[in-house]
Amino acid sequence: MLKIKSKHIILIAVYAVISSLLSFAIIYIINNTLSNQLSTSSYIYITFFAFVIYAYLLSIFFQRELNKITFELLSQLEKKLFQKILDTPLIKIEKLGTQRFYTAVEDTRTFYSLPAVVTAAFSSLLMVVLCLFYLVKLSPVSAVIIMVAIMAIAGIYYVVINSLSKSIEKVKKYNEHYFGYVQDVISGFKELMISDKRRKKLLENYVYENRTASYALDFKISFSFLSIGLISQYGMYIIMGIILFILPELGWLKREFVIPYVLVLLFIAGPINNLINLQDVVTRLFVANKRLETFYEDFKNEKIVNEHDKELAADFSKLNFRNIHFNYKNDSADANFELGPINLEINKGEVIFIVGGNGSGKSTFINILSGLYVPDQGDIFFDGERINSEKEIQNLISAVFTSNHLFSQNYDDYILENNPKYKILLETFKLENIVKDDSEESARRSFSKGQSKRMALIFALLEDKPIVVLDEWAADQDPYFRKYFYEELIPKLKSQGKTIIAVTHDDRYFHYCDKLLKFDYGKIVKEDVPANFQNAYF
Ligand SMILES: Nc1ncnc2c1ncn2[C@@H]1O[C@H](COP(=O)(O)OP(=O)(O)OP(=O)(O)O)[C@@H](O)[C@H]1O
Repeated sequence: MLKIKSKHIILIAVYAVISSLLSFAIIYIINNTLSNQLSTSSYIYITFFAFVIYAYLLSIFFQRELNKITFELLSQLEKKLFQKILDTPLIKIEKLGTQRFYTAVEDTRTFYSLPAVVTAAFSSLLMVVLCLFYLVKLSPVSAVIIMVAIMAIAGIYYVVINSLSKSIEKVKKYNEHYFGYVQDVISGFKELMISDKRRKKLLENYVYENRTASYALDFKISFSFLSIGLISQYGMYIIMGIILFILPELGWLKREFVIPYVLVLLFIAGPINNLINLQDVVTRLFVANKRLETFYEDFKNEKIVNEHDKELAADFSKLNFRNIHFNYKNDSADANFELGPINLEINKGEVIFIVGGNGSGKSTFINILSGLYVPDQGDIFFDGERINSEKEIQNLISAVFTSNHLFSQNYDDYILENNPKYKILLETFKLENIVKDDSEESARRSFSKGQSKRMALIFALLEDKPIVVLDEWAADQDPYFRKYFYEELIPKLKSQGKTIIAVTHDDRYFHYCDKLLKFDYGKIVKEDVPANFQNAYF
């Protein structure tokens, strides 16, 4: 999942080798000076202090580089994650749930510790190997006994950690559900506020239960980690005991080597602990990695569109939908619903109203038309040529959906500041007193539902695309704006050559369109001029 560049691995390896050699040299000098095997000449003093200063400076330099690498890697992963989500088709997001995005963000942050973990592993391993060689040189039998003891401790640790990885995965699953409840609170706050019972049930039956179960498991995991962490610490005391009391007694370690042995072991206790505890972090990293792999697999795009293949056209004369079929293939899909066959021609400058009962397929068709859903069957023709990518029609469309969202930032090309068109639109939509000036900040404040839809339409018109798609835009407007929308705005946009496709239930304004489409059970059951419609719904 995480690609560490080879230059980073080389940097870590070089640091680990130099730093371990320096540390080993320092312990070697201390040890041999203590056991009077080195002369206390000024040469030794200078070498000792030079090594210490050099090791210190090297560490500072390396920590700086390591932080740089960590932030670079993490930002790469985070960017990739956003890219992945934004490349995912709507139908897939609807199926898998947006909370998967939250947990993937959480898993990504686990990788923060990766470079530090790799470095600790490298340096600790080298240090332990060098020191063990030294111990072998002093007494091979004692060194083997100590190695066996260390490996036994590591083995216990390994077995316990492995048995925990399933629990760690389970905790992550709990967190995934937890994020689902977070999403419910964010999106359904009002619905929760209005019902005591609902709030209570969400809290007690779901959030509390989930958190209690998750914390119980988390506690078990942390406690296990803590207890086995202590095994490595107290295990070291036992090894010290063996060196001090047993090995010299048995004659396997000479008395004069006891102090160097203890000193070396004290020195490598930290690195050994590092290596043993590393399994905890590594297990967590593996779990996060596995989940991210599943995430990337689940969110894999079947269709790779090369946006640079073709220059996208900014205008059109005619769009044709031929024999379009679409089926929701997710668990919540209505087994009786299928969109299609849809055969439709849309001409530039046309005003098309889409009508039909609830669940008749109007929004599903709008999603196909806007390129958000890819049809299972059929073809879309753009000025007589079959389209290769939905991006070709998306480039022509600006849309305001039923549940519109005003972004916190301007992600489009238009500029609001000193834009005369924006000023006129604010006045037209009676928002000039609500939006106090032409700054971005003023445009992205809280609005009433109707105002928010008006603001969204202003933004859509500022995009200046040839097709404007509106899904029940007028439904949230007061009578004044509803009238204005049908009687003035639509004819004005039509006179500017815009194509309007609007889902509507406002039958008293139907005569303002050129073509009325009636949907029923996923099909266009009638397509005609409004005058020929007896009843749009039944
Ligand atoms: N994401 C989805 N997954 C599965 N089924 C869906 C999904 N969205 C809609 N449906 C189903 O598809 C059918 C058509 O729904 P659609 O939203 O297109 O109807 P509509 O005509 O826009 O209705 P309304 O007037 O209520 O907005 C319905 O049976 C609906 O339950």
